[in-house]
Amino acid sequence: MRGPLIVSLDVANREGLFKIINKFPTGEEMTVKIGMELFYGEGPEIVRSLLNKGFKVFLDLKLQDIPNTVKMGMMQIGRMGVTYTTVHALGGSEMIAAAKEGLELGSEEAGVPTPKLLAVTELTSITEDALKNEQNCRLDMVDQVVSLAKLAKKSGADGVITSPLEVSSLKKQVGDDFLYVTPGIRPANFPKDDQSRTATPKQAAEYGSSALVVGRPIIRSNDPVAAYHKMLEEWNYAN
Ligand SMILES: O=C(O)c1cc(=O)[nH]c(=O)n1[C@@H]1O[C@H](COP(=O)(O)O)[C@@H](O)[C@H]1O
Repeated sequence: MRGPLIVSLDVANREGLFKIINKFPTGEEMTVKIGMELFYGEGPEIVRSLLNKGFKVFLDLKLQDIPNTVKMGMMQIGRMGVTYTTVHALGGSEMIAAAKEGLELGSEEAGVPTPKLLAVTELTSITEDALKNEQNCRLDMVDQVVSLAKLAKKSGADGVITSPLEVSSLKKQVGDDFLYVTPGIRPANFPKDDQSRTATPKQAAEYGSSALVVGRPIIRSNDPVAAYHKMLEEWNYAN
């Protein structure tokens, strides 16, 4: 079975959040992502509100700092009862291992399951050109993503965030026993916005993504529930 289609609730405050989620029927099993905009605006209480309503929560704060700072931050996240959280793989092996340790310590202390640690490889907004000319990376995008995913796996992450376009290479070179969570998802004929490495839900399923992350195509739709179900169906029923 495919993993979830995670709805990215990129809004500024709880009013904006509840305007969207109250449209969904109660009992709808959903994983939602809280990112820096809502978390910085409303604080950890917003995570608790969503957990209390029965949502699974992906808390995406993309930590990157020295290992001890990340470990202590992840201890706090580990206590909350979220299902997934993120670091930047570019923080390096020691930082990723420290993040994992912090999550384990925090979740154990609180008696909740340990969140899955996902390492962001190259953001889906980054083009091949920016990789070469701004990051001065010698590798092509796919090789760079594979290299960061190998580092993340070796350091104890449960998976990576990457675009669907790299997933088939990742599965071959990094293995099937790792999560490949992919944003940059756009329905056919939908604007890319600031994303550059994009695919449709069907293409992502064909490439082998483990889970999708979708924001604007759902939350900015006139009918977010219909947009969610349409994309979910495409994701679940692609071959
Ligand atoms: O970590 C992420 O979730 C993430 C990584 C990445 O490389 N690209 C990316 O778009 N995201 C997040 O995925 C969501 C995508 O939103 P939309 O472009 O509106 O579908 C946003 O919340 C981004 O912060």
